[in-house]
Amino acid sequence: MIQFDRVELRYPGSPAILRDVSFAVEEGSFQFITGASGAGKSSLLKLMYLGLKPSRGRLSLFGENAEAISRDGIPALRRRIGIVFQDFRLIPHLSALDNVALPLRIAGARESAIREYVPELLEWVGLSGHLDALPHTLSGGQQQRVAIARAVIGRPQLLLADEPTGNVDDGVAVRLLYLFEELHKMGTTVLIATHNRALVERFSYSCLNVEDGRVSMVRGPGMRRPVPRPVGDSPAERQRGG
Ligand SMILES: Nc1ncnc2c1ncn2[C@@H]1O[C@H](COP(=O)(O)OP(=O)(O)OP(=O)(O)O)[C@@H](O)[C@H]1O
Repeated sequence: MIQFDRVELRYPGSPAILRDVSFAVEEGSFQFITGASGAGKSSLLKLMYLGLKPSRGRLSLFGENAEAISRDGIPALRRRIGIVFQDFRLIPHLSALDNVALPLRIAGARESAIREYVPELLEWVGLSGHLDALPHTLSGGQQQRVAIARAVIGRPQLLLADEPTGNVDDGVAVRLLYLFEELHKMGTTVLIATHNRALVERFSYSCLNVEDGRVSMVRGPGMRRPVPRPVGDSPAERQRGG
């Protein structure tokens, strides 16, 4: 699904952040991206959603060479990707509900479906009392959960999440990981950049570790240890069933 082949990334006037990086992300995989602050995790994700171009080397996404994708082709490609930005990037004049509904509206979903699924998902992430809230009236952790709901609502082929649990407590972080797992079970390839060692250990997926400009794969045991499931089925499960 994603292939890096001898990729280098250099910001103007700086030494290379990533050097000679080669790896592949298989379709249907679930991986963490780990590494110290400033190691290059966000930069790696930006390359993956074509927010940055490699300074050298070749990157392909969904089987297409990134260099061959025209500017006009990028929006269509991004519609296949759910992105949780580190700084959320919610639309300030839209309510939580309308922010989350946006990808569905862009995809031409029926308003009746939007009215059914969006409140359900916001309830699942603990925001049922905030459907009409504007982003600036929400806490950082609440805004982060709106951003996550917006990224997953359209069941993207690929989910790229940059520190998606950075602003929430441990219990909520685990619950959000369950949501990513539900999406993964429906076929989404999931990549999550995180500092949260406890979460990485608890969920035991493989890691792409970024260190000294290099990316190495640290294998997890394959399947995570069994952990309790959230009460009831998730909106994602019900969406699949219905
Ligand atoms: N737009 C930019 N221009 C110049 N340098 C940048 C830019 N963005 C990031 N960098 C530098 O690239 C390096 C990697 O940054 P990046 O944000 O990718 O790291 P990170 O691992 O995601 O860090 P964190 O965990 O703190 O979010 C850092 O040294 C940072 O200062």
